[in-house]
Amino acid sequence: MASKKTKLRKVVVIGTGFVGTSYAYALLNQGVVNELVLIDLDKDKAEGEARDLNHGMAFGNPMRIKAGDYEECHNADLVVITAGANQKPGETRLDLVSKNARIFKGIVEKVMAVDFQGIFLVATNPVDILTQLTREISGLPKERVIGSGTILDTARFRYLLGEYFEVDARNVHAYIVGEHGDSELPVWSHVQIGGVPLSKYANIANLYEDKQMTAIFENVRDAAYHIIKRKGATYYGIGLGLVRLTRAILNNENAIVTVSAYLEGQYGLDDVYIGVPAVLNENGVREIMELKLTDVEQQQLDASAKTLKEMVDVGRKALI
Ligand SMILES: NC(=O)C1=CN([C@@H]2O[C@H](COP(=O)(O)OP(=O)(O)OC[C@H]3O[C@@H](n4cnc5c(N)ncnc54)[C@H](O)[C@@H]3O)[C@@H](O)[C@H]2O)C=CC1
Ligand SMILES: CC(=O)C(=O)O
Repeated sequence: MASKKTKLRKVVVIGTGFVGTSYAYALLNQGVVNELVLIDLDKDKAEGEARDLNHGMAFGNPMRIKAGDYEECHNADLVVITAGANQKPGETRLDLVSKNARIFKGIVEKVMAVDFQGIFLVATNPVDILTQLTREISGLPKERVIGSGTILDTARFRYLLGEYFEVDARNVHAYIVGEHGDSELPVWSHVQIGGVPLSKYANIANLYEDKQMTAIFENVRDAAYHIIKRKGATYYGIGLGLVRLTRAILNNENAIVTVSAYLEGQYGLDDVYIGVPAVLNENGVREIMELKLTDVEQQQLDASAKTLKEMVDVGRKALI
């Protein structure tokens, strides 16, 4: 009997530190890909991580995991970049821009040198800036270069709202948009619990000025600082978030997720990668969802985009 050949679903992750290995571990648990290749500047670390993960294969989902080199990107569907410096206590994501921009130049050029035809997914911070630089260095179409953007912030927001209102986070529909960082904003006008607008559900006249809602948002915005102060880094949340994005892309899900995507006029913004809800499928970003923002939200998004544009220039200068 002729066997039906299944499509190879190959992911290469570059950077096998906390974030890269949390992503790899979550992939092994969720069975999303057939083949995972780990690349790191520290080849021994990548090799050690591959061996350790393979020893869980009997308990996970069948897949190939190995350490490798850049030629593995040639036939990869997705290259996920988690390489580079992370924040030390007190550092902002934007403080990492010049150092990580230079690291990215080397990485992206090596990936493109082997005729990469797939999609880039960037997680390294500052993620919006590095996603934009990845597009500029690679020359790939905008829809095939995606940043994890505010997927983690949105997940934190839904979790905290769910906890506060004692509702399953999966029934909380809410978005954090803008920079994955200090200038991000909650889209209060579109928060719904089970389809009911939050202002009605919670009987709150002005969500922007409500003390409890403001505290929830501040907890979201500052979550990374709180965690880094306590344990040095964050990685489980983003590891799972990256698997969510991998699934949306490789399964051609047309899923709506908040990612860092390239805007060309949407939200009145141009030439900037920023966190917005977008439809994701096997071609990358199919479409940007354009929410009708309130004046306050639009002003905050404009300010966030301005910050990002200034920092992209800093990143570009670091590459000269
Ligand atoms: N987008 C998001 O929501 C989140 C992003 N991050 C970011 O992810 C990045 C990685 O964080 P961690 O995994 O905690 O850092 P880490 O220090 O544990 O790992 C970084 C890895 O990158 C490798 N590396 C450095 N330069 C390289 C190069 N040129 N080529 C290949 N590998 C290279 C290092 O050897 C190391 O293994 C940081 O920028 C961090 O801020 C972290 C959490 C959430
Ligand atoms: C580190 C980081 O970007 C986060 O946990 O949000």
